[in-house]
Amino acid sequence: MGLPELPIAGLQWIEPTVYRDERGCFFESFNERVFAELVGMPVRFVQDNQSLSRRGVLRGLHFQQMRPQGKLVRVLRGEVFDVVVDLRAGSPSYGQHVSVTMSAAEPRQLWIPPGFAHGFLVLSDEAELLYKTTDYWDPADERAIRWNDPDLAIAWPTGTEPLLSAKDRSAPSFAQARPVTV
Ligand SMILES: Cc1cn([C@H]2C[C@H](O)[C@@H](COP(=O)(O)OP(=O)(O)O[C@H]3O[C@H](C)C(=O)[C@H](O)[C@H]3O)O2)c(=O)[nH]c1=O
Repeated sequence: MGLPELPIAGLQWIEPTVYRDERGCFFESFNERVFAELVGMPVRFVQDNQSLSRRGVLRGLHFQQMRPQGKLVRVLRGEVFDVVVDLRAGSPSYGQHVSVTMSAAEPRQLWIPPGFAHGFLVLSDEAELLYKTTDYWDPADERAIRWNDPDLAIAWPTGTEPLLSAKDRSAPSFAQARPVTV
């Protein structure tokens, strides 16, 4: 079965080669040269983030306005419903989103170029994410969009209210977001 569609320009799956033997498996989880060839340009990562969340947690939708972060996302444990929203100034897909399920069972990684809002909902008992970013976190530059914004109409696979941070519970609407210059 092929990889899930990523119908917004710039988004890309990075799929490492997995070497399996009787001991288990090995794969290069990141190789700068391979990554640059796949995305067609050199990319410098300056920060690794790791988060552990339990079932029903929804983190997001977050982005940075003046120092947008590209993110290379992978799931170390569990399964998540991952969502990105195109906020790039001038993008023909501005305001459109892509949602994909990602799990530790499939070691593919999602490259999200700068200019997207990002969030995920945990589908397993626990989920651990590790993602590299192309710029530093700047709390003064952080912005959020509420997860259930009607204009975005993201079909989160959750029947109940997700577990949100106070920040995310009071996040602004998509209409209040400003395009991100990248
Ligand atoms: C993002 C970040 C946070 N923090 C501190 C700030 C808080 O004291 C604590 C938790 O932060 P927050 O609740 O914003 O964490 P998440 O809700 O997981 O935020 C992330 O959620 C979505 C999915 C993302 O893609 C972003 O990387 C990021 O915004 O870590 C740091 O020290 N460095 C950081 O880079």
